[in-house]
Amino acid sequence: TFITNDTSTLNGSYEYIIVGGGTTGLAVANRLSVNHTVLVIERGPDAMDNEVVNDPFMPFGTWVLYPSPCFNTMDAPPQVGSNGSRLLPLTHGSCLGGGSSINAMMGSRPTFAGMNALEALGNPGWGWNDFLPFMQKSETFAPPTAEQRADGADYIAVVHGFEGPVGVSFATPFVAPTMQNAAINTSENVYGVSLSPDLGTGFSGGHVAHYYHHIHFNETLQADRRSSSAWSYLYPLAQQRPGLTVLTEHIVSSVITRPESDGNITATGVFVQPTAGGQNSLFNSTREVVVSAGALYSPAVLQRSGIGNATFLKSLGITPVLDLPGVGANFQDQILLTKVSFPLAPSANTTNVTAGDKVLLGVVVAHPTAIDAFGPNGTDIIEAALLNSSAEFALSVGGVVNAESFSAQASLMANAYRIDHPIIELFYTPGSKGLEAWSQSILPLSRGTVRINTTDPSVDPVVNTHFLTVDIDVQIALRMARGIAQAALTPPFSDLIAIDALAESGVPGPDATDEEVKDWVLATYMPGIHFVGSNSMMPQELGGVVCPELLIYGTTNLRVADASIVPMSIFPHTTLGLYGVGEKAADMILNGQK
Ligand SMILES: Cc1cc2nc3c(=O)[nH]c(=O)nc-3n(C[C@H](O)[C@H](O)[C@H](O)COP(=O)(O)OP(=O)(O)OC[C@H]3O[C@@H](n4cnc5c(N)ncnc54)[C@H](O)[C@@H]3O)c2cc1C
Repeated sequence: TFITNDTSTLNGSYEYIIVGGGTTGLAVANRLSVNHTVLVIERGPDAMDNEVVNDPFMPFGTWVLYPSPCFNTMDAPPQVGSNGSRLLPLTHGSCLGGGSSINAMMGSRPTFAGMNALEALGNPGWGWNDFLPFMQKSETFAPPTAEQRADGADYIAVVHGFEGPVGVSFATPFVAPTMQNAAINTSENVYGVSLSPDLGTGFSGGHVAHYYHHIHFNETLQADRRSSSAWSYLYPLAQQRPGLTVLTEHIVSSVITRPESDGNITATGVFVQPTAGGQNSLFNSTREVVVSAGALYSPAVLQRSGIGNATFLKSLGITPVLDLPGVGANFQDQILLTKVSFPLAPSANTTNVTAGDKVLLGVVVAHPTAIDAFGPNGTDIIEAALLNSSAEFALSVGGVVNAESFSAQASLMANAYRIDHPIIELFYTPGSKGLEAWSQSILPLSRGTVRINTTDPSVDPVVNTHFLTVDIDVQIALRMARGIAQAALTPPFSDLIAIDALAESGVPGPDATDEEVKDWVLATYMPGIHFVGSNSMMPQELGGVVCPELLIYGTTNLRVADASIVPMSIFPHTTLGLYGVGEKAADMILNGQK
């Protein structure tokens, strides 16, 4: 594999070009380059030996002290759902490996209910049974050691893969067993969820478990390492591919297309610009171009290429080559109630509780269902709220292209909740300053947009998130906040934290009114940073951008493979599902599926 940041060393033509060397893009590139020439173009640097990137205990919360070369962020402008006053940081990875080189490595999978909802939205071949083999193909799961098992770790072998590039394992040693077991028992008490040996079976709703991460134990270093997509699909000796070339520190400004006589367009190459500024280069592709720049940037690449809402493109002086109003619509993310830190009880200051300074986010994760979170009629309550939600706001801001798209998605979410899709995630993190409990929504209905406002590729697109603009999303956020407060007051977790820990944390207590909780939520929530949907895979009449084969409607050979194709946020955390998307995309491309 040839990795360079110098275009003068490259050929002018490759069979496949991948736009973005991130999480999904490198998985696709790896598989295609076994028998083909492939050029990956990545905006960020190659951070192969950077310890801030590779050490899994470095990233979260320590960026100020140890800046990661992969860290990148842009602000979503203030808007309705952020109290009209807050800028929300949209953090993302920009280097080889993309988000997988900076994320918290929480190893979550989509669910049976979620994948089947995706299929029912008009995507044959994407149900759980079809998709699971691709997630398995990507991973090498490390079963817990005897010591980890004694501390409570477990797994179900049949749902895992054992020969793929991505390492998935429990931390060695187990991070903080006392705290982890207390968190499990407390979640059972707070939400009525039961202990599952493995949250990756597709049936995580109603369960809690010790969690695995995208890390592997390095025998030489005798330490855990991050299994980024770069360290899984690109750098290891076994993954070297003579046909694979990677150009770093260059931005793809646009995809070049030519019209066909039948009205379709064909991608023939890309224009590329150095990230630091400078001369444009052109690279040709003889087979396909795959856009894998992530949910924030892939719509921008397409819009600059003349693919998107024609009226909008013309307003920027861009000549439309394909009128696809769904490009940049249906953008969504989960809501994260974050950085809720509870000071330790004086008696609790032991490594088994705090893990010393080893912060690995989400070592215990609970997935309450609608019934667990809202009571015995929870599913009906949520279904009624979803089906009665109005598309008006989303339509007015371009978050959906029509009301049918909004209601089809709402109704599939209600179905998913009927078959135990989790509605909330509550996760626990030990740290030297205290114990943290965060909570995240999973399937939001609020919809936003990603739109460029200039043709300059070095300028970030404008991302109007429109979080919490549908009432059901607000109601779920309130329940998340109340769940965190309950956890702080429920033994055995409460025994590990100071008596006044809840008050110290700032989370509203059980006596707070809904209005007070809402104020706290609106003032403190953060994006879940699992952005999806901005080039959704769904029927074109619902605003879809790609078909189930990930080909952009109206093109012969231009595909998208990254988080932007996921039309509903069915991946509680995205990465392991996205490796499945990458594997499936490569499989479809190599089999000529269109
Ligand atoms: C801080 C953080 C924590 C997270 N924690 C978790 C977690 O614990 N578990 C989990 O599963 N997920 C987590 N995620 C989410 C997950 O990492 C992302 O959803 C995932 O990495 C997205 O993958 P992708 O392939 O869609 O895009 P990316 O991995 O973002 O890849 C896109 C790549 O394209 C490049 N690019 C963009 N535009 C261009 C262009 N024009 N030309 C060339 N290159 C371009 C970017 O630099 C980037 O490298 C986290 C994300 C962040 C940011």
